[in-house]
Amino acid sequence: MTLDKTNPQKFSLTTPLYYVNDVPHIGSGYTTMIADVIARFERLKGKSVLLITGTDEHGQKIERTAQEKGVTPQEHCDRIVTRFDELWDKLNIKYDRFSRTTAPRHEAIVKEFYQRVWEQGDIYLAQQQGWYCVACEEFKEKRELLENGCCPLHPNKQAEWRDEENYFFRLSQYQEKLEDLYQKNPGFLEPESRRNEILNFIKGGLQDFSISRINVEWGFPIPNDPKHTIYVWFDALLGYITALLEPEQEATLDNALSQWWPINLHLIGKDILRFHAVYWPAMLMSARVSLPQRIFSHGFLTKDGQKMSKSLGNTLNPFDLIERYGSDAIRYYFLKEIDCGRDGDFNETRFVNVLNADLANDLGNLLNRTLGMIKKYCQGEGPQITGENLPLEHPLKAIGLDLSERIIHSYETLRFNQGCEEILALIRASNKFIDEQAPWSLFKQGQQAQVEGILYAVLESVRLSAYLLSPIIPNLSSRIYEQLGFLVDFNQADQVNQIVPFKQHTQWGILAANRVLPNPQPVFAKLELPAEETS
Ligand SMILES: Nc1ncnc2c1ncn2[C@@H]1O[C@H](COP(=O)(O)OP(=O)(O)OP(=O)(O)O)[C@@H](O)[C@H]1O
Ligand SMILES: [Zn+2]
Repeated sequence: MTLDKTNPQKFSLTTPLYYVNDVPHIGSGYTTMIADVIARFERLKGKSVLLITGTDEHGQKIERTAQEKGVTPQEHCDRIVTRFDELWDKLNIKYDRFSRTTAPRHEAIVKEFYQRVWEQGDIYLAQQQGWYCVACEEFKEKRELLENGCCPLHPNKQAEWRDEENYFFRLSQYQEKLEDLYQKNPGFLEPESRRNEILNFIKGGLQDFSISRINVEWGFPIPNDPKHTIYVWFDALLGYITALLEPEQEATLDNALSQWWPINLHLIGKDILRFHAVYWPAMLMSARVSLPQRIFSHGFLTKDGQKMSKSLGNTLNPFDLIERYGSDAIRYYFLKEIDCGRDGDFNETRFVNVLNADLANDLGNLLNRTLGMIKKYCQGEGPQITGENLPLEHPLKAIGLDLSERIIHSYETLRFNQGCEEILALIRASNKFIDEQAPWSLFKQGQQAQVEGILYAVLESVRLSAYLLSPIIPNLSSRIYEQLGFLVDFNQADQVNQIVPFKQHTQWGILAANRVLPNPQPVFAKLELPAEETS
């Protein structure tokens, strides 16, 4: 099975639809930050982008949580959803669609989809027996559980025995088709370790899975048997399709699939890998819907080696962090310090050190210092030189000339940490260059042309770095560009490509001679740990 081609001018991507059993934490923020960075990068390239996020609101876990709080499930969901929205705003995330699975139009899509799968003969009624982790909303094999009867992701939540009539989806019918999908499309699921894991899982034999619940009221009724509600995952995955509808469009599958499908990228954490990499493609095949282009599963943010999760309560409050350090700092840390396919820990001292070293000192100070020297040595005007005047073997030009190509590749392969390191290499080389060349001495010796050449090369390297980092640190990049005499806000994603075009601004050496530069202002203030952390 080969995948359908997508429109090269468009890019659609999704975060998971987060479960609203509790307020968002830094883990939910992590996936959404990555998605936002990719969306911004694709926009910078000039594509039309649709970034979908949202919430998954049905199921037993929500029903119980609402009960515990003494509110209706809908009231509970509405409360939590505002917290997600607030967090996305504070993290400077610019999404296009927020898909809620309790929306009436979603119900229409789920019913139509269910009907297609039913007509395909892929749904039947049978008895379901097994261990159920409510926190995962998933049946588990006995051998998957810990000794205390809990699932490894939720070591404080007992799996519960279930013996009930459910509707099943014939996943077993799709074994060969899924194997074929993975064999023919190595890029369908990344990173490779996850692909191998899933391929082994498929080869091990696929069992039909139940897609209805009999004792859960908080869900959509099964169209042909309303005693049952649709299993939360069957419903939640379809939220990606509902999100594609234009606000005024009638909620039909054809309408939803007409403009943005197939999705270019589903970004998920590895906890929900099977649902996306096995169940989802099989469901789509059954309903005769083409498949998404690519799934990328990132690692976990951990605390003491355990996945941070809402159910475990070992999370970090992102609101506090943003309040203290600002969104650029948080975004930079998580993208630069964590290899996106692997697990990563958060440590606040390390966080502050990294930010101060990279953004305050290496980048911010370099710009400030260079602008100060330009004021002093070039009569306040930009250097009267351009990139073309410098030889190819110039140490900064040599790095800068093909830097963008490498950075584009790292964004496209989600190796953000590698991309940041490469950009930092240019910034560090610039610091070294200025120290070694000592323009202050050359100025005293009357070597004006040389002084201007040095300052130009450094300024241009800072500019290119800021441009390439703009999807990650849009506020800081905007301030840097302002200091270089450009009027651009990298947060106005749809306009950026017109004001500072990608093709031009990803080259080294485009800064014009004689630019009028504003007075130097610090662009990134040093961060400090709160008092109790330093003592
Ligand atoms: N510790 C984490 N590290 C990285 N991503 C996470 C983490 N926790 C949640 N996520 C993101 O959220 C998705 C799961 O969403 P969900 O709403 O179920 O959050 P959760 O905290 O894992 O919930 P719960 O603890 O109730 O299982 C993951 O696939 C991932 O995208
Ligand atoms: Zn679990």
